[in-house]
Amino acid sequence: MLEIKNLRLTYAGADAPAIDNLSLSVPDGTIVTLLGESGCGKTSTLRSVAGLETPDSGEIFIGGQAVFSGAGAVVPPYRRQIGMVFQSYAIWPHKTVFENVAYGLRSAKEPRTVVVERTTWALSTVGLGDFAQRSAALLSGGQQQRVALARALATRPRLLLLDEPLSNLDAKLREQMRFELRRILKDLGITAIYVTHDQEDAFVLSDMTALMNRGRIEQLGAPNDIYQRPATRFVAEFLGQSCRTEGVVRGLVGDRQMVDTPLGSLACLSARTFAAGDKVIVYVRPEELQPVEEASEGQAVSLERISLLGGVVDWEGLAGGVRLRGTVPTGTQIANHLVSNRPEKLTVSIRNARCVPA
Ligand SMILES: Nc1ncnc2c1ncn2[C@@H]1O[C@H](COP(=O)(O)OP(=O)(O)OP(=O)(O)O)[C@@H](O)[C@H]1O
Repeated sequence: MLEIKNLRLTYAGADAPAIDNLSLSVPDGTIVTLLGESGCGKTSTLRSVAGLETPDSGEIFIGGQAVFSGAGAVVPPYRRQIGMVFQSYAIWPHKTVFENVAYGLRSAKEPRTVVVERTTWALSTVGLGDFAQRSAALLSGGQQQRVALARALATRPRLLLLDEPLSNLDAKLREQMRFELRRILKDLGITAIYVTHDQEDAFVLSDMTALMNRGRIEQLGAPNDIYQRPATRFVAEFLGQSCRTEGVVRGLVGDRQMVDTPLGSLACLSARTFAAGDKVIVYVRPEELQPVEEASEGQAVSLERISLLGGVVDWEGLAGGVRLRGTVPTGTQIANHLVSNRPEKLTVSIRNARCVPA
């Protein structure tokens, strides 16, 4: 278990803290991603956990042990039992794959038999069992990434920290490695923090995602929860494209907030319950707009643009003064109608919207 409490870190000369009163609990065996734009404090948080930065205040506990406390306790990095994997793999090209992975164990002065046993285990865990004696210079990008992971796993860390480890891989390999990495970490029951600016990395890999903004966590939750029920404007706008409008809460029906908007009364998912009369910002995602045949069942949209993108036909238009953008799967009747007839009007029903405090 990793526990971060009220962590604050301000770099010398900076106007604002890089980490601003951040608290986070990571239960054993859980993969948490820190997701956010460049400069939001992800790497600073990771480096503080590793002991590579000294925060101004707060506390960090690993497995119940205080490894940092503003009050004085500081455990040096090499005694925190942490494994790290970075974007740059730091592979020695002139050494063999085995020697690259064995490095951490040799530095820790582990006996020879332990070095051989753990290195062999780590290489087979990442699928490089047959590559032990190969020169590291002859590995592909994906294989180098596995070596870096094996090196971190070989020391049997109680916590694994990964900083954008897939960002140097091409798109296809990256997609494959996400699944693979998750499978390995889950099979081993490893507790991990994964830093990324890529929403897909975060969603595929993690049990919990912490979306960060300006050194703080805006929202922490299972990927599906934060996608379905964003808590703030920042979260709603970070997670994909949406159309935005304003509304006033009318009440609650089941687990949906009914909100009066220029697009009519919409059923909204939300992270919290609002009171009738509360002002909210309402977001509508493209996939939530369903074209319908009956004008009485939906909103009339004046279409401005229809584009065939490949798997989807993407359209944009105005309804009730609100700009809407939606997609329909290519090849469906409605998609064929849109691209062949280029209609000026479309009627759409809005399945779910999302609302956050205004
Ligand atoms: N060594 C440093 N000295 C001064 N300022 C720093 C230092 N490292 C980071 N910062 C600043 O602290 C803030 C947070 O940086 P951090 O690297 O933690 O963000 P990040 O979310 O990991 O971004 P990226 O994805 O670009 O690595 C940024 O404003 C950055 O410019």
